[in-house]
Parts: sequence; C-alpha cells; structure tokens
Amino acid sequence: MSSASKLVTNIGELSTQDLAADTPVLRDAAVVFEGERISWIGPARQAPAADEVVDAGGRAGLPGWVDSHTHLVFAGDRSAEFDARMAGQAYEAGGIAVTTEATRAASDYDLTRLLLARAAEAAAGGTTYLETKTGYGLSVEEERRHARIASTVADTVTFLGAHLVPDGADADEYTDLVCTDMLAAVRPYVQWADVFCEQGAFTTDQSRRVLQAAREAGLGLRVHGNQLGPGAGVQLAVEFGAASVDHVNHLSDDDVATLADSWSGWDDAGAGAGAPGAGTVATCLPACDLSTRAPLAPARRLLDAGVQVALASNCNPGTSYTSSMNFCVATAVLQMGLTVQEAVRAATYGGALALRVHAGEDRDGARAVGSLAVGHRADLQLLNAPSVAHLAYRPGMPLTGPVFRAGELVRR
Ligand SMILES: N=CN[C@@H](CCC(=O)O)C(=O)O
Ligand SMILES: [Zn+2]
Repeated sequence: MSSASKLVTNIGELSTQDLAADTPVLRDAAVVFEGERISWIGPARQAPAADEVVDAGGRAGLPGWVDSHTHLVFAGDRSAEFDARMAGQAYEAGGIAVTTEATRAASDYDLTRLLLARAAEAAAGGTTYLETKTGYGLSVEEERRHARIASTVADTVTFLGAHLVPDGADADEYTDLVCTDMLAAVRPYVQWADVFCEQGAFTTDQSRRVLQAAREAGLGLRVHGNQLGPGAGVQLAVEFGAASVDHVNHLSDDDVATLADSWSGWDDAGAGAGAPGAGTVATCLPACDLSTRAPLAPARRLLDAGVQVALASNCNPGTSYTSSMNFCVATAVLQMGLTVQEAVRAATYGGALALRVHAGEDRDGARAVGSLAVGHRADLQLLNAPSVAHLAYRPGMPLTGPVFRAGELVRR
C-alpha cells in the first residue's frame, strides 16, 4: 500500500454525502489522499500539492458505493426459475435449496473463483465496500466453509445459517443447531448475523432465538423481513437493536412508525464514531423487487417518516442477479420517488450506516466509508458524466469511470 499523496482535481461536481460539511456538494473540487485516507477536500484552486495528480476532467465524483446486502457465495444457475417467474410463477423461499445443493458440490477453489469474479464485477461498477452473506451451506461444515471463503474477499461477512430449513430437517432442531454449533463454527469469520423471518423460512419465535444467540455471541444483527408479506421482521429487528432490516416491501403504519422511533434523537450531521442512538436502517433492494415482481419497497414513505434508508443490490442467484448499484440508484429515483441525492446517499452513507462503518473506527478498527470527509477511507468514484443526476437521467448507460478504493486506483 502506497503512502504517497494523490490529488484528484478538476472534479466538476463532488457529492460528498458529508452532512456535517458546510457544502455537501462542491463545484470544481479536489480531493487529496494520503495513503488510504482522505487528507483534504475543497475547491480545486486551493488544493495543496501532492506526489501524484489525477485530472478528473470535469467529471462528477462521489463516494464509492457501499453494497450492504449481497449473497455472493454460491454456485449453480437459476435462470430457469427466473424464466418461470416471468411467466407468472411466484417467488418462494424454497428456491434457496437449489442453490444450496449446487454450492455444497463446489470445491473451495471454484467457490473462491466465483466469489472473486462477482466481487470484481461489483468493484467495476463502483462498489468499494462490500458485505456478503453465508446462507447456501445450511450445515455446520458448509456454513463454516462459506464464511471462511467469504472472509477472504468481502469487507464484512454476515452469517445467515437461518436462511432456510434444509430438506428433511425439523425446523426447531435446525434453529437450535444454528444457535449453537453452527454459530460457534462461523464465529471467527463473521461480524454479523441475519435471519430470514418470513413464511416458508423462519417463524417469529425461531427468528428471536437466532437473534438472541447471535447477540450473545457478540455479533451485530440484521434481519431479512417483510419481503413476501406482512410479518414480524421489522418489529423484531428494532426490538433487538438490529443495524438493519432488509427488503421491507410489506410495511404497516406501525412498522414505519417503529422504524422512525428507532431514529428519534439521531443527529445525522453529528453522527461521529460511537455516536449513540443509531437506529435500524431500512434497506431497500430495488433490483430484487423488480426481479421478483414484488411491490417496490416504500422508500419514499420511509424517508418521509424519518427512517434512515439504504439501497443495496441483494446480488444473489434467486431474486436479484445483479450487483449494479447504478441500476439500484436509477430505479430508486425513477420508480420509488427518491431524488437523485437521496438515492445516492442511500447507496453510500445509508449502506455504511447499515454496516455501522459510517463514522470513525468500525467494529474491526477500519475507517469510515460511505461519505467523503477528512480521515475517511479514500473510496472515490468518478462518473463519465458531469453530475450524479446522470445516473438516473441516463439509466443503463456505462457511467462508471475511474474508481479509487483506499486510495488505490482499482478501475480505470
Ligand atoms: N430472501 C431471502 N434470501 C435472498 C434470496 C435467496 C434465494 O432465493 O436464493 C434474498 O435476499 O432475496
Ligand atoms: Zn438477502
């Protein structure tokens, strides 16, 4: 890792997502990296000298995407299931078993290769901080293997042994296994635990047991909730102080109010390291909603109620086989009623908040991501466009330009 300084200058529009800054969007701006950190941000004409100068050519700049919800450890193909869905069949959690079978059959070498290829695709799309989950192993040894492989590639890993009750297993006995031996086996490799609290997956009581055990093991919590229908996911997530509840397609007024309450007293602009009061982020997954023909998550309603929202790709073979955050941002703007800045914010700072890496030192001692401020990790993407509005104004176009991760150029 180089410790040399790098000046990225002539940035036409810099969307910092730093709400503590006087001017979160700067014109004719520059950013200086010292090694893997940002050391200066301001008007280009005032920029200090640096060892290396990069001319952004008037392009727009913004934080790298923080993709806070993916399932990238898998093998096999489910395009036939997708085809059937587009012909009218409903999505069911049982499809997970198809991927579990294929993934169990894949060697470490093949799984790692597949995961690396998917992480590279995400990076090429501007993602600079990547979460991924287990959940296609569903046995102690397989979940451990998937967690270990995931930990060699992703920035942070979530244990999702409670994704589906494997064929032939008793649901309560399997839940006990998740809470004991499986949790212990994955513990060295993961920072988070998750549960699919949904009809056809895990009941409220089973979900509660998983969250309780994971909390006792010192893991951060998140929940797959309210995806296929109304349910207890949101309420459980807030009750357990989960960092996020993901999907959130079917929300009652009470669910929205509970999420909003979890953020009361939160000061966006003053949310430094360890700032108290962070609530449960509602993570919306637009690509998944489209790919399952589900009602779009009510991102506008959530923001209006005062809930912090993240946008993530949910890249997985069943419900959302894309890691394109550009696509998610465009969909959130064009179909979910968000402004461009709200959508960009949800895909950067919102994701960081959902992973609790939005400020200061994170759980593993790394620096903040998801917004551009002095001291934060130097994760900057440039668009082949003069403003971030082009992400929705020119949907589907190849707008991702040079991408820096921890100060290093990872895409030209
Ligand atoms: N909802 C649960 N899990 C995944 C889908 C898993 C699959 O169908 O393979 C999701 O987030 O959409
Ligand atoms: Zn998911």
